[in-house]
Amino acid sequence: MYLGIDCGTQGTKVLLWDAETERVVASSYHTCELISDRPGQKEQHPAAWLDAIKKGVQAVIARAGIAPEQIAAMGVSGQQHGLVLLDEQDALIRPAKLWCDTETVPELNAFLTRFNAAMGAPVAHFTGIHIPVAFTLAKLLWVKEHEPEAYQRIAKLFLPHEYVNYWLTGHYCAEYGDASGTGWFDTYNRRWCKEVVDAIDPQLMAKLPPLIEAHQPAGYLSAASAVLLGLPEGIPVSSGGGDNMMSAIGTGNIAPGILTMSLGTSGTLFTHAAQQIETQHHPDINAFCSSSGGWLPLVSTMNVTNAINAFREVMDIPLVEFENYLNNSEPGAGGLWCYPWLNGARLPNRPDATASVMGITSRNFNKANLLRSVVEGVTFKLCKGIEIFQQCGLHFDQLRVIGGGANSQAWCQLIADISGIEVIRPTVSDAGALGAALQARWCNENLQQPGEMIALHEILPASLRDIGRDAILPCPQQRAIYQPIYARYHQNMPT
Ligand SMILES: Nc1ncnc2c1ncn2[C@@H]1O[C@H](COP(=O)(O)OP(=O)(O)O)[C@@H](O)[C@H]1O
Ligand SMILES: O=C(CO)[C@@H](O)[C@H](O)COP(=O)(O)O
Repeated sequence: MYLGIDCGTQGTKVLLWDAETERVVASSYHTCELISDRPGQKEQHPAAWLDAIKKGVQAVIARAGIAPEQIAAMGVSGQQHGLVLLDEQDALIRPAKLWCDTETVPELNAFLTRFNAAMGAPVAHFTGIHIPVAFTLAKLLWVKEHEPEAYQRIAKLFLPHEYVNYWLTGHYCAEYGDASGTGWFDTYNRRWCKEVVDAIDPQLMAKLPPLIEAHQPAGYLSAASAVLLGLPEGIPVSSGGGDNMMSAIGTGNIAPGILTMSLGTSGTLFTHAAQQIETQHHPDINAFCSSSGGWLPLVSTMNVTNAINAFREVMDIPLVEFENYLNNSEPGAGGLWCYPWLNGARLPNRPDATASVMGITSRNFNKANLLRSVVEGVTFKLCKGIEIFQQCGLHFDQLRVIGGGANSQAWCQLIADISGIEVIRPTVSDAGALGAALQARWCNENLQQPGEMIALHEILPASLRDIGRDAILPCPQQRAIYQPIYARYHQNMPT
């Protein structure tokens, strides 16, 4: 049995994967609050993640009715880019600033301008990746500027999944996938980017963790954490990775030609690349490394289920009614169209953008149209991402849709109709947690058989290797209706 943990923005999922039957035998979900007292501020207490993990692990063991000794290894997936800071005594210095925090825009912009002027080339020239405000670099610069005392105390810097790994194992390390979302990582040469690190702070390089390969363990479960989780001490903890990287594993997206779409707080689209792709002319593609070896070009939007949830809450529409509302409204939402930028935009890169609903008349202004307009808005933005990949020469004939939103059949049909691509919903929609469990198995099997490298695809379950069944196909009539609406949506986009 393998344990997979996904520490997402809205909550933590834990699942127990039986490698023999290739089934999830138990899963759990615990939500996590956001701290958002100032405009743009989005933070969380890492202690809350650990609490959710403790509850989640204990819950899945109880639900599965297994002995903890049956668990061979574990892996952790985490929301990308968040910044966790520890001091010399390993005490948390402040709450984690998250990927969706946008109060850091001025500090990031000032740094990018300064760097370009000093180095004669933009940061992306050195990192191979353009730096939106979501990246960790923006968070660190903000702390340096606004909380200099806290900044001076920094001894170790973590991304969310790295912090969980450290808490589990006591071993300070990073892996390429999540590290590539810091903004101070050279994705061409897969190492910390000296030029950027030194430009932030010449003392910083000495504080960064060593990098390990995807199949290597981050460490082994410590006695203290084993007691708190009710797990056997010493089981391997795999390298883990960012949630998108782990969801790539959990959707079998570990070879070129497959596209995954995640409908979580953020919306993401990603694919596997054997080599780093050149994104000079495609700055919206975040050319990350993957957490399975290779690279993971990704396009991200900032607002998906958070925006839909906000609309639902204001209109008092419970989640269980979501499907009915979509099924009982028409493509085009009666003439309403919505730019869903409640938390600023990342596609296009405009963190200060605000949301709007256009086209309102006395005839179309109702709950069903409003809800549909935000669902269509987030979907139109994601489908723009597919076009951006196509412009970069990447083509796909299937979309693997995951995340909370994938539970909605009506939304997935809408995605197929707008994109014109068939949609597959993998049997496990908690793809980050599944990817973590699969990576744990991969790591464990390589530890068991040293000298004989087992490839990740060898341990993928049949359900991910043979994934063509139950496709949701685009409906030609609906697609014909959507094409002009989609074009108008992008033409009319506020600048
Ligand atoms: N059946 C459903 N229909 C539509 N949306 C759903 C459904 N189930 C869950 N969701 C949405 O998914 C969200 C959680 O998505 P998730 O991928 O877990 O987010 P994150 O990884 O960012 O924490 C919920 O807040 C909810 O809006
Ligand atoms: O910033 C990104 C990707 O670059 C986000 O995708 C985060 O990784 C958060 O993911 P979710 O919690 O929304 O799944």
